[in-house]
Amino acid sequence: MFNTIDDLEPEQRLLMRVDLNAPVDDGAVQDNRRFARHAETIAELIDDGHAVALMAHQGRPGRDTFVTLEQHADILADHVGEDVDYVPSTYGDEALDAIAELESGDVLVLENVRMTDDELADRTPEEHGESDLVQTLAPEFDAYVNDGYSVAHRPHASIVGFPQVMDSYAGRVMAEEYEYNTSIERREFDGKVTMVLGGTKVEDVVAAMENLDEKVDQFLLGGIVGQLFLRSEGYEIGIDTPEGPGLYDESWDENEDTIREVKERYGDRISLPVDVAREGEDGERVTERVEDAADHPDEYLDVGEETVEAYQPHVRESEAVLVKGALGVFEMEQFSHGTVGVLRAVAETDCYSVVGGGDTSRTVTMYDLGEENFDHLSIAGGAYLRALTGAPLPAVEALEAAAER
Ligand SMILES: Nc1ncnc2c1ncn2[C@@H]1O[C@H](COP(=O)(O)OP(=O)(O)OP(=O)(O)O)[C@@H](O)[C@H]1O
Ligand SMILES: O=C(O)[C@H](O)COP(=O)(O)O
Repeated sequence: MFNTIDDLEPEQRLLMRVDLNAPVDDGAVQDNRRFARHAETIAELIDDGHAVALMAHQGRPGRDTFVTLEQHADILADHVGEDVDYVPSTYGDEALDAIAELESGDVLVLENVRMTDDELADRTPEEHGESDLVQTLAPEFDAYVNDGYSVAHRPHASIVGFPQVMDSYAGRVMAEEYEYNTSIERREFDGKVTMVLGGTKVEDVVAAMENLDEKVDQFLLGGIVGQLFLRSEGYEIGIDTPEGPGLYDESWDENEDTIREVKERYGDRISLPVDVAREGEDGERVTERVEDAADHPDEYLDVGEETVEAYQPHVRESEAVLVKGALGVFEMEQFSHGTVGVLRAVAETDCYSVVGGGDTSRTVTMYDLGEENFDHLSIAGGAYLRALTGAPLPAVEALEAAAER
């Protein structure tokens, strides 16, 4: 087991990994549940007299969502209720100067850690521990805290490197989400288990589906995930999003093979959209059958009404419903119908229910579906999927290894 922040000595200088990865709309970073959850851990730490420097990422190199963390510091400050400083450097001189000035109760956000070469380098945890990023920052702090459960599935330097060389602890979010999500994997259900899968991270979703044969009886697909499955059946539909470029173009052949294998294996246990919705000329919602999608293949932002009606009975007859990813762009009200329609059915059904995904879990509060109607809202997407399949999480393995040293 790993150590947690309950095991920390008082008034330490802490280097903490959090996950503030959020949607970016025309350059404006959007608040999501992750800020509020991490703010609770941060508030607790500064109340205890610690000084905290935060490492986090935003987007992936080359994407529109790959921006600095300046706005994240402001959003976080609102949630913590205290000043949160930002420095436009991760481990350069400017960052080291700002770190040197940190005093008890201070919070500092370091620059997007994916803007360093070391973060995403293909290395073992031990090699990450020897990187410039780790070797430069580690001596400036007493301990490392990882609160980023939702990025725990990525074996990156800020996640697996620091525990190689520092005393390391799990934050509240890390510990709570780990405990809850791991417990889902061990649960036995008497009746039907349905999984609603959508969103844009098709590779994460398909990889998880390959390992959920025993656990899930019915898969209901939507979002970009659903569109790529439809494309593999010959429908002209689908688009590359900032989170998944290449899926539709250069790596399509490879993806198509994997999708076909999954479809062959599950057959009727996979439900696909029969209709989809796009924006009409006057901004109105236009719903079309998937057979008619070829004229506007890259414009569909939601599943259609008939699809929702076909999905709802599956939910109502289920003992457990596990959701990951949105069925449409729920951030725009006219394209929230699919996600909200299915989630409302989950809320009204007396089933065990979990909604995962940093963005998707926000739908519940955004559309007043009642947090109390769901057993667990996870701010994690990929890590939650991995936990469901029983796969290990590199962040947790690194924290456990550090605790044993
Ligand atoms: N048809 C679509 N076109 C574009 N984006 C879509 C479509 N359907 C769903 N989405 C987007 O999917 C996102 C949510 O799902 P996704 O799995 O990508 O993220 P998540 O819930 O935050 O999970 P994670 O934590 O893994 O990032 C929403 O922001 C939504 O706008
Ligand atoms: O939003 C997420 O799911 C995590 O922050 C991981 O981001 P990534 O999929 O870009 O690694």
